[in-house]
Amino acid sequence: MRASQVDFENAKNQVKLLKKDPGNEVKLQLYALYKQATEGPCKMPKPGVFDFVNKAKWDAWTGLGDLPQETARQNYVDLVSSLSSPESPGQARPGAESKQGAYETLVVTSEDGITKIMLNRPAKKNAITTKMYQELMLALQAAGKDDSALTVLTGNGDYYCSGNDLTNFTDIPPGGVEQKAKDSAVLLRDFVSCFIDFPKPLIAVVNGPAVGISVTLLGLFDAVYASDRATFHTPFSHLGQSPEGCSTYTFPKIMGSAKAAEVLIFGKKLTAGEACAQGLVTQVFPDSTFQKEVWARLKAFAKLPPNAMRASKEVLRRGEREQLHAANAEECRVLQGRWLSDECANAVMAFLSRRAKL
Ligand SMILES: CCCC/C=C/CC(=O)SCCNC(=O)CCNC(=O)[C@H](O)C(C)(C)COP(=O)(O)OP(=O)(O)OC[C@H]1O[C@@H](n2cnc3c(N)ncnc32)[C@H](O)[C@@H]1OP(=O)(O)O
Repeated sequence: MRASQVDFENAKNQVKLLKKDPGNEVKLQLYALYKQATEGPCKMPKPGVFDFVNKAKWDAWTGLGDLPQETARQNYVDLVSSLSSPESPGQARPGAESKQGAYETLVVTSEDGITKIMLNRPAKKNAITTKMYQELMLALQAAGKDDSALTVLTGNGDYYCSGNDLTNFTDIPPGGVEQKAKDSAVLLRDFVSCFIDFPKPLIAVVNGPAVGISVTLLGLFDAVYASDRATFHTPFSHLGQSPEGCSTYTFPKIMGSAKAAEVLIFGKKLTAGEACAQGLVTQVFPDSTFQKEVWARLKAFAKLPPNAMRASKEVLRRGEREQLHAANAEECRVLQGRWLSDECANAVMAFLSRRAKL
């Protein structure tokens, strides 16, 4: 799954042959990844506020931060591959089957026995919108049933994921904020259940910093491989919120209750090395060789008998599934209340009005 210069050149040519306009958001991503792959991080001065087109391009490119050029090249190739429609197989990268089309916020590909689900909002650090929660549930349901041996979750751009998209809180339904909190608790419970019940090995390829729910969920994965650029941050108290993703069950089990409290209550940000020492991360790799080493390892895992891997996962998970669902339900119940608190409203407003960052 490592794109060569030839793959990159082919992808560049495929873009010109696309039969369907992929839309402005995707075109901006293609532009940004291409520039990052060929020139590295954006050093251009920020265009004026009324120079809409160049400002949008600049935003997309700078949104990739310090993403290594090799990773940008890989992501460009994956994105082009995902845009190739089934009617025009000549456009697809040999061997890479795209599950695209249905997804706006993800790039899903299957190759070498591995289904890769990539969060695809790099300009927003892959923050998870309501749409993305829904698409992730659909993608996981499909991956659980497809013929791949492993499923991988990763992020496009310089972040793995910046957690819940805080603008989700601004979309208030006619039933008001109480209804919003209730709907969000139902969505969260269903979303986390998909990870609890996922039937085959699920691996996180943590390509950069991870925040909030993208960290807590890691306790439900079977392996977590991280770049040494990754950090792990759960600033729930800072946001007037409380932990989710079954972390109230998995984190004390993984790292002990004292370390879990430091992370989940006091929002201590862990480096990749610390997260590995505490058992949340399986192995850390230097960012320069991260993609190459991890994908070589995953391809080897994917050759193992798939039914044996599913059976091993099931027997490991069976003993604690009930406790995980109970933890999920309780976390959602508490969070529903937190979302209605002044502490939470003030923290979200501060972020949205740019007064606060993590
Ligand atoms: C319904 C289920 C609910 C489940 C609940 C889950 C709880 C959580 O996940 S809590 C964690 C929530 N996440 C955060 O608090 C992170 C907020 N973001 C930040 O603090 C920073 O953006 C960053 C540290 C992640 C990155 O900082 P950096 O300076 O490098 O980049 P920015 O210029 O801030 O970001 C670029 C772009 O992306 C937007 N963005 C980033 N993260 C989020 C987010 N979580 N929600 C909404 N938008 C986000 C940021 O606003 C920028 O947008 P513009 O370019 O339009 O300004």
